[in-house]
Amino acid sequence: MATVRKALPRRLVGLATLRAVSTSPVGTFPKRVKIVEVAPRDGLQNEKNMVPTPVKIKLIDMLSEAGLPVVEATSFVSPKWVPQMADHAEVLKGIQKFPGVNYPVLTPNFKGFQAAVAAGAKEVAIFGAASELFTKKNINCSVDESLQRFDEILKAARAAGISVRGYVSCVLGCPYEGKISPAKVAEVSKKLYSMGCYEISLGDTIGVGTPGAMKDMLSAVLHEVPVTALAVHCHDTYGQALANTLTALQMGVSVVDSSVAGLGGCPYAQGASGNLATEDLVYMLAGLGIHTGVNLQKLLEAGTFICQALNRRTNSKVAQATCKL
Ligand SMILES: CC(C)(COP(=O)([O-])OP(=O)([O-])OC[C@H]1O[C@@H](n2cnc3c(N)ncnc32)[C@H](O)[C@@H]1OP(=O)([O-])[O-])[C@@H](O)C(=O)NCCC(=O)NCCSC(=O)C[C@@](C)(O)CC(=O)[O-]
Repeated sequence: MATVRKALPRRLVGLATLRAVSTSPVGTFPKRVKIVEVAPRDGLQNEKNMVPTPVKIKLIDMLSEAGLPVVEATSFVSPKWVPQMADHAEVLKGIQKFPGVNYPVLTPNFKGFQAAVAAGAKEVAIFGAASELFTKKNINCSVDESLQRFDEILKAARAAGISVRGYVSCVLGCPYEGKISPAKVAEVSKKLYSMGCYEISLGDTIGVGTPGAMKDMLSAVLHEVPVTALAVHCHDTYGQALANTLTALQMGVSVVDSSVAGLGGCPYAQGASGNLATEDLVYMLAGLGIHTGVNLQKLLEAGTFICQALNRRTNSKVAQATCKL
Protein backbone atom coordinates (compact mmCIF):
# COMPACT_ATOMS: atom_id res chain seq x y z
CA MET A 1 0.00 0.00 0.00
CA ALA A 2 1.27 3.45 -0.84
CA THR A 3 2.56 5.41 2.09
CA VAL A 4 3.96 8.89 2.41
CA ARG A 5 6.50 9.62 -0.30
CA LYS A 6 8.54 12.45 -1.73
CA ALA A 7 7.36 14.56 -4.66
CA LEU A 8 8.60 13.54 -8.10
CA PRO A 9 11.20 15.88 -9.56
CA ARG A 10 9.40 18.40 -11.74
CA ARG A 11 10.84 17.02 -14.99
CA LEU A 12 9.13 13.64 -14.27
CA VAL A 13 5.71 15.08 -13.59
CA GLY A 14 4.74 15.07 -17.25
CA LEU A 15 6.01 11.49 -17.66
CA ALA A 16 3.54 10.34 -15.05
CA THR A 17 0.79 10.86 -17.60
CA LEU A 18 2.28 8.09 -19.80
CA ARG A 19 0.26 5.22 -18.40
CA ALA A 20 -2.38 2.67 -19.21
CA VAL A 21 -5.17 4.34 -21.12
CA SER A 22 -8.08 3.20 -23.23
CA THR A 23 -9.59 5.10 -26.10
CA SER A 24 -13.26 5.36 -26.89
CA PRO A 25 -15.19 7.45 -29.41
CA VAL A 26 -15.42 10.19 -26.77
CA GLY A 27 -11.74 10.41 -25.84
CA THR A 28 -8.83 8.80 -24.03
CA PHE A 29 -9.36 7.48 -20.53
CA PRO A 30 -7.54 5.51 -17.85
CA LYS A 31 -8.20 1.75 -18.12
CA ARG A 32 -9.04 1.53 -14.44
CA VAL A 33 -10.49 4.01 -12.00
CA LYS A 34 -10.15 3.77 -8.23
CA ILE A 35 -13.32 4.99 -6.55
CA VAL A 36 -13.00 6.51 -3.08
CA GLU A 37 -16.41 6.15 -1.45
CA VAL A 38 -17.06 9.05 0.93
CA ALA A 39 -20.72 8.60 1.96
CA PRO A 40 -20.11 7.37 5.52
CA ARG A 41 -18.11 10.54 6.24
CA ASP A 42 -18.97 13.31 3.76
CA GLY A 43 -22.47 11.92 3.23
CA LEU A 44 -23.42 11.71 6.88
CA GLN A 45 -21.44 14.54 8.54
CA ASN A 46 -24.10 17.09 7.63
CA GLU A 47 -27.14 15.09 8.79
CA LYS A 48 -29.08 16.94 11.48
CA ASN A 49 -30.56 13.82 13.08
CA MET A 50 -27.96 11.56 14.65
CA VAL A 51 -27.48 8.48 12.49
CA PRO A 52 -27.20 5.43 14.79
CA THR A 53 -23.71 3.91 14.90
CA PRO A 54 -24.93 0.42 13.79
CA VAL A 55 -26.45 2.02 10.65
CA LYS A 56 -23.10 3.64 9.80
CA ILE A 57 -21.31 0.33 10.38
CA LYS A 58 -23.77 -1.60 8.21
CA LEU A 59 -23.46 0.99 5.43
CA ILE A 60 -19.65 0.71 5.42
CA ASP A 61 -19.84 -3.09 5.38
CA MET A 62 -22.32 -3.04 2.47
CA LEU A 63 -20.11 -0.64 0.51
CA SER A 64 -17.11 -2.90 1.13
CA GLU A 65 -19.17 -5.90 0.01
CA ALA A 66 -19.99 -4.02 -3.21
CA GLY A 67 -16.29 -4.02 -4.12
CA LEU A 68 -15.31 -0.43 -3.37
CA PRO A 69 -11.54 -0.37 -2.75
CA VAL A 70 -11.62 2.65 -0.41
CA VAL A 71 -14.40 3.61 2.01
CA GLU A 72 -13.78 6.79 3.99
CA ALA A 73 -15.20 5.70 7.31
CA THR A 74 -15.51 8.71 9.62
CA SER A 75 -13.64 11.75 10.91
CA PHE A 76 -11.78 12.34 14.14
CA VAL A 77 -12.84 15.97 14.45
CA SER A 78 -14.17 17.86 17.43
CA PRO A 79 -17.65 16.59 18.44
CA LYS A 80 -18.52 20.20 19.29
CA TRP A 81 -17.92 21.18 15.66
CA VAL A 82 -19.37 18.10 13.97
CA PRO A 83 -21.53 16.12 16.44
CA GLN A 84 -22.54 13.59 13.78
CA MET A 85 -18.98 12.17 13.71
CA ALA A 86 -18.66 11.87 17.52
CA ASP A 87 -18.93 8.06 17.35
CA HIS A 88 -15.78 7.85 15.17
CA ALA A 89 -13.93 5.30 17.33
CA GLU A 90 -16.96 3.00 17.65
CA VAL A 91 -17.52 3.11 13.88
CA LEU A 92 -13.91 2.35 13.02
CA LYS A 93 -13.72 -0.47 15.56
CA GLY A 94 -17.11 -1.90 14.57
CA ILE A 95 -16.68 -2.34 10.81
CA GLN A 96 -15.71 -5.69 9.29
CA LYS A 97 -12.50 -4.41 7.59
CA PHE A 98 -12.61 -6.38 4.36
CA PRO A 99 -9.19 -7.54 3.11
CA GLY A 100 -7.85 -5.20 0.42
CA VAL A 101 -10.20 -2.34 1.37
CA ASN A 102 -8.77 0.86 2.86
CA TYR A 103 -10.74 2.80 5.46
CA PRO A 104 -9.20 6.30 5.72
CA VAL A 105 -10.49 8.72 8.36
CA LEU A 106 -10.26 12.51 8.48
CA THR A 107 -7.90 14.06 11.03
CA PRO A 108 -7.66 17.87 11.32
CA ASN A 109 -4.90 17.98 13.93
CA PHE A 110 -2.50 15.87 15.99
CA LYS A 111 -5.15 15.16 18.63
CA GLY A 112 -7.42 13.68 15.95
CA PHE A 113 -4.51 11.73 14.46
CA GLN A 114 -3.63 10.15 17.82
CA ALA A 115 -7.26 9.21 18.48
CA ALA A 116 -7.57 7.72 14.98
CA VAL A 117 -4.44 5.61 15.37
CA ALA A 118 -5.60 4.44 18.82
CA ALA A 119 -8.88 3.31 17.20
CA GLY A 120 -6.97 1.29 14.59
CA ALA A 121 -6.76 3.65 11.58
CA LYS A 122 -4.21 2.57 8.97
CA GLU A 123 -4.79 5.60 6.76
CA VAL A 124 -5.77 9.18 7.55
CA ALA A 125 -6.76 12.18 5.46
CA ILE A 126 -5.81 15.74 6.22
CA PHE A 127 -8.01 18.45 4.82
CA GLY A 128 -6.77 21.83 3.71
CA ALA A 129 -8.18 24.37 1.31
CA ALA A 130 -7.15 26.86 -1.33
CA SER A 131 -9.15 29.54 0.51
CA GLU A 132 -8.15 31.42 3.67
CA LEU A 133 -11.71 32.14 4.76
CA PHE A 134 -12.93 28.59 4.25
CA THR A 135 -9.95 27.25 6.19
CA LYS A 136 -10.78 29.59 9.05
CA LYS A 137 -14.46 28.56 9.09
CA ASN A 138 -13.74 24.86 8.63
CA ILE A 139 -10.77 24.19 10.89
CA ASN A 140 -10.34 27.51 12.69
CA CYS A 141 -6.86 28.46 11.47
CA SER A 142 -5.07 30.06 8.51
CA VAL A 143 -3.82 28.08 5.52
CA ASP A 144 -0.23 28.41 6.80
CA GLU A 145 -1.21 27.24 10.28
CA SER A 146 -3.09 24.30 8.76
CA LEU A 147 0.05 23.26 6.86
CA GLN A 148 2.05 23.34 10.10
CA ARG A 149 -0.55 21.12 11.79
CA PHE A 150 -0.53 18.75 8.82
CA ASP A 151 3.26 18.56 8.87
CA GLU A 152 3.10 17.31 12.45
CA ILE A 153 0.62 14.63 11.39
CA LEU A 154 2.68 13.64 8.35
CA LYS A 155 5.86 13.23 10.40
CA ALA A 156 4.10 11.06 12.99
CA ALA A 157 2.34 9.10 10.24
CA ARG A 158 5.62 8.40 8.46
CA ALA A 159 7.11 7.06 11.70
CA ALA A 160 4.06 4.86 12.29
CA GLY A 161 3.73 3.60 8.69
CA ILE A 162 0.33 5.28 8.24
CA SER A 163 -0.68 6.49 4.77
CA VAL A 164 -1.84 10.08 4.46
CA ARG A 165 -4.23 11.43 1.84
CA GLY A 166 -4.59 15.19 1.40
CA TYR A 167 -7.70 17.16 0.49
CA VAL A 168 -7.68 20.59 -1.05
CA SER A 169 -11.14 22.16 -0.77
CA CYS A 170 -12.68 25.02 -2.73
CA VAL A 171 -10.64 24.28 -5.87
CA LEU A 172 -13.32 25.69 -8.18
CA GLY A 173 -14.87 28.27 -5.88
CA CYS A 174 -15.35 29.20 -2.24
CA PRO A 175 -18.57 30.01 -0.36
CA TYR A 176 -16.79 32.96 1.32
CA GLU A 177 -14.17 34.18 -1.20
CA GLY A 178 -15.87 33.34 -4.49
CA LYS A 179 -13.45 32.66 -7.34
CA ILE A 180 -10.25 30.80 -6.45
CA SER A 181 -7.26 31.01 -8.77
CA PRO A 182 -5.90 27.76 -10.26
CA ALA A 183 -2.42 28.99 -9.19
CA LYS A 184 -3.49 28.99 -5.53
CA VAL A 185 -4.90 25.45 -5.86
CA ALA A 186 -1.65 24.32 -7.50
CA GLU A 187 0.40 25.93 -4.72
CA VAL A 188 -1.48 24.25 -1.85
CA SER A 189 -1.60 20.91 -3.71
CA LYS A 190 2.15 21.03 -4.32
CA LYS A 191 2.81 21.74 -0.65
CA LEU A 192 0.67 18.83 0.56
CA TYR A 193 2.27 16.47 -1.97
CA SER A 194 5.80 17.62 -1.13
CA MET A 195 5.07 17.18 2.57
CA GLY A 196 4.28 13.51 1.93
CA CYS A 197 0.60 13.02 1.03
CA TYR A 198 0.48 10.08 -1.37
CA GLU A 199 -2.68 11.40 -3.05
CA ILE A 200 -4.26 14.84 -3.36
CA SER A 201 -8.03 15.02 -3.69
CA LEU A 202 -9.20 18.22 -5.35
CA GLY A 203 -12.57 19.20 -3.92
CA ASP A 204 -15.19 21.30 -5.68
CA THR A 205 -16.73 21.80 -2.25
CA ILE A 206 -19.74 23.83 -3.33
CA GLY A 207 -20.19 22.26 -6.77
CA VAL A 208 -19.93 25.47 -8.77
CA GLY A 209 -17.33 24.24 -11.26
CA THR A 210 -17.84 23.54 -14.94
CA PRO A 211 -15.72 21.37 -17.26
CA GLY A 212 -13.89 24.48 -18.53
CA ALA A 213 -12.98 25.56 -15.00
CA MET A 214 -11.95 21.99 -14.13
CA LYS A 215 -9.65 21.91 -17.17
CA ASP A 216 -7.99 25.22 -16.24
CA MET A 217 -7.54 24.24 -12.59
CA LEU A 218 -6.20 20.75 -13.38
CA SER A 219 -3.81 22.13 -16.00
CA ALA A 220 -2.26 24.32 -13.31
CA VAL A 221 -2.07 21.52 -10.73
CA LEU A 222 -0.53 19.09 -13.24
CA HIS A 223 2.52 21.34 -13.44
CA GLU A 224 3.17 20.62 -9.76
CA VAL A 225 1.76 17.16 -8.92
CA PRO A 226 1.88 13.98 -11.05
CA VAL A 227 -1.48 12.92 -12.39
CA THR A 228 -1.09 9.51 -10.73
CA ALA A 229 -1.27 11.27 -7.36
CA LEU A 230 -4.44 13.25 -8.09
CA ALA A 231 -8.10 12.59 -7.35
CA VAL A 232 -11.20 14.68 -7.97
CA HIS A 233 -14.04 15.18 -5.51
CA CYS A 234 -17.03 16.87 -7.12
CA HIS A 235 -20.20 18.06 -5.45
CA ASP A 236 -23.25 18.23 -7.67
CA THR A 237 -24.92 21.48 -6.60
CA TYR A 238 -25.18 22.78 -10.16
CA GLY A 239 -25.53 19.34 -11.81
CA GLN A 240 -21.95 19.46 -13.14
CA ALA A 241 -20.28 16.72 -11.07
CA LEU A 242 -20.37 13.95 -13.69
CA ALA A 243 -19.27 16.29 -16.50
CA ASN A 244 -16.45 17.71 -14.37
CA THR A 245 -15.32 14.21 -13.44
CA LEU A 246 -15.36 13.11 -17.09
CA THR A 247 -13.15 16.09 -17.93
CA ALA A 248 -10.68 15.05 -15.22
CA LEU A 249 -10.65 11.46 -16.53
CA GLN A 250 -9.88 12.76 -20.02
CA MET A 251 -6.94 14.61 -18.50
CA GLY A 252 -5.61 11.35 -17.03
CA VAL A 253 -6.96 11.42 -13.48
CA SER A 254 -7.84 7.88 -12.40
CA VAL A 255 -9.02 8.34 -8.80
CA VAL A 256 -12.51 9.70 -8.18
CA ASP A 257 -14.31 10.41 -4.90
CA SER A 258 -18.05 9.82 -4.88
CA SER A 259 -20.85 9.09 -2.48
CA VAL A 260 -23.55 6.43 -2.64
CA ALA A 261 -27.00 7.93 -3.24
CA GLY A 262 -25.25 11.26 -3.88
CA LEU A 263 -25.20 12.03 -0.15
CA GLY A 264 -22.89 14.75 1.07
CA GLY A 265 -22.22 18.28 2.10
CA CYS A 266 -19.87 20.21 4.30
CA PRO A 267 -21.29 21.87 7.44
CA TYR A 268 -19.02 24.87 6.72
CA ALA A 269 -20.09 25.30 3.08
CA GLN A 270 -23.69 26.45 3.30
CA GLY A 271 -25.88 25.55 0.33
CA ALA A 272 -23.53 22.90 -1.06
CA SER A 273 -25.44 19.78 -2.06
CA GLY A 274 -24.34 16.18 -2.23
CA ASN A 275 -21.40 14.56 -3.96
CA LEU A 276 -21.35 12.86 -7.31
CA ALA A 277 -23.44 9.69 -6.80
CA THR A 278 -21.30 6.55 -6.87
CA GLU A 279 -24.01 4.64 -8.74
CA ASP A 280 -23.97 7.24 -11.56
CA LEU A 281 -20.18 7.19 -11.70
CA VAL A 282 -20.01 3.38 -11.84
CA TYR A 283 -22.69 3.30 -14.57
CA MET A 284 -20.82 5.85 -16.69
CA LEU A 285 -17.45 4.13 -16.23
CA ALA A 286 -18.94 0.74 -17.13
CA GLY A 287 -20.33 2.30 -20.30
CA LEU A 288 -16.86 3.54 -21.17
CA GLY A 289 -15.36 0.09 -20.55
CA ILE A 290 -13.36 1.37 -17.57
CA HIS A 291 -12.75 -1.17 -14.80
CA THR A 292 -13.74 -0.28 -11.22
CA GLY A 293 -14.29 -3.66 -9.56
CA VAL A 294 -17.61 -2.40 -8.18
CA ASN A 295 -20.79 -4.49 -8.31
CA LEU A 296 -23.51 -2.01 -9.29
CA GLN A 297 -26.37 -4.15 -7.93
CA LYS A 298 -24.78 -4.40 -4.47
CA LEU A 299 -23.99 -0.69 -4.58
CA LEU A 300 -27.63 0.08 -5.36
CA GLU A 301 -28.64 -2.04 -2.35
CA ALA A 302 -26.32 -0.02 -0.11
CA GLY A 303 -27.89 3.17 -1.47
CA THR A 304 -31.40 1.87 -0.80
CA PHE A 305 -30.39 0.87 2.72
CA ILE A 306 -29.03 4.28 3.70
CA CYS A 307 -31.85 6.21 2.01
CA GLN A 308 -34.41 4.16 3.93
CA ALA A 309 -32.46 4.71 7.17
CA LEU A 310 -32.36 8.47 6.53
CA ASN A 311 -35.92 8.50 5.20
CA ARG A 312 -34.93 10.34 2.07
CA ARG A 313 -34.96 10.00 -1.69
CA THR A 314 -31.75 9.04 -3.44
CA ASN A 315 -29.90 11.69 -5.46
CA SER A 316 -28.57 9.03 -7.83
CA LYS A 317 -30.19 9.15 -11.26
CA VAL A 318 -29.24 5.51 -11.87
CA ALA A 319 -30.89 4.46 -8.59
CA GLN A 320 -33.98 6.50 -9.45
CA ALA A 321 -34.17 4.88 -12.88
CA THR A 322 -33.66 1.32 -11.67
CA CYS A 323 -35.02 1.18 -8.11
CA LYS A 324 -37.95 3.57 -8.38
CA LEU A 325 -37.09 5.07 -4.97
C1 LIG B 1 -9.94 21.46 13.86
C2 LIG B 1 -10.83 21.81 15.03
C3 LIG B 1 -10.78 20.70 16.06
C4 LIG B 1 -10.30 23.10 15.63
O1 LIG B 1 -11.24 23.57 16.59
P1 LIG B 1 -10.78 24.58 17.74
O2 LIG B 1 -12.00 24.90 18.55
O3 LIG B 1 -10.00 25.71 17.15
O4 LIG B 1 -9.78 23.60 18.53
P2 LIG B 1 -9.08 23.70 19.90
O5 LIG B 1 -7.74 23.07 19.72
O6 LIG B 1 -9.17 25.09 20.48
O7 LIG B 1 -9.98 22.72 20.79
C5 LIG B 1 -11.32 23.02 21.14
C6 LIG B 1 -11.95 21.78 21.75
O8 LIG B 1 -12.04 20.76 20.76
C7 LIG B 1 -11.28 19.61 21.19
N1 LIG B 1 -10.62 19.03 20.02
C8 LIG B 1 -9.67 19.62 19.26
N2 LIG B 1 -9.34 18.76 18.27
C9 LIG B 1 -10.09 17.66 18.41
C10 LIG B 1 -10.19 16.45 17.69
N3 LIG B 1 -9.43 16.21 16.61
N4 LIG B 1 -11.05 15.53 18.12
C11 LIG B 1 -11.82 15.75 19.19
N5 LIG B 1 -11.78 16.88 19.92
C12 LIG B 1 -10.91 17.82 19.53
C13 LIG B 1 -10.31 20.15 22.21
O9 LIG B 1 -9.91 19.13 23.07
C14 LIG B 1 -11.14 21.20 22.89
O10 LIG B 1 -12.06 20.58 23.76
P3 LIG B 1 -12.52 21.30 25.15
O11 LIG B 1 -11.25 21.56 25.90
O12 LIG B 1 -13.20 22.60 24.73
O13 LIG B 1 -13.43 20.32 25.78
C15 LIG B 1 -12.30 22.04 14.57
O14 LIG B 1 -12.33 23.18 13.77
C16 LIG B 1 -12.87 20.87 13.84
O15 LIG B 1 -13.08 19.80 14.38
N6 LIG B 1 -13.18 21.07 12.53
C17 LIG B 1 -13.67 20.00 11.69
C18 LIG B 1 -14.55 20.57 10.61
C19 LIG B 1 -15.03 19.46 9.71
O16 LIG B 1 -15.06 18.29 10.06
N7 LIG B 1 -15.45 19.84 8.48
C20 LIG B 1 -15.96 18.93 7.52
C21 LIG B 1 -14.88 18.13 6.83
S1 LIG B 1 -14.07 19.02 5.50
C22 LIG B 1 -15.08 18.72 4.14
O17 LIG B 1 -16.17 18.24 4.29
C23 LIG B 1 -14.54 19.00 2.76
C24 LIG B 1 -14.10 17.73 2.04
C25 LIG B 1 -12.96 17.03 2.80
O18 LIG B 1 -15.16 16.78 1.97
C26 LIG B 1 -13.61 18.04 0.62
C27 LIG B 1 -14.49 18.99 -0.17
O19 LIG B 1 -15.67 18.70 -0.42
O20 LIG B 1 -13.95 20.04 -0.55
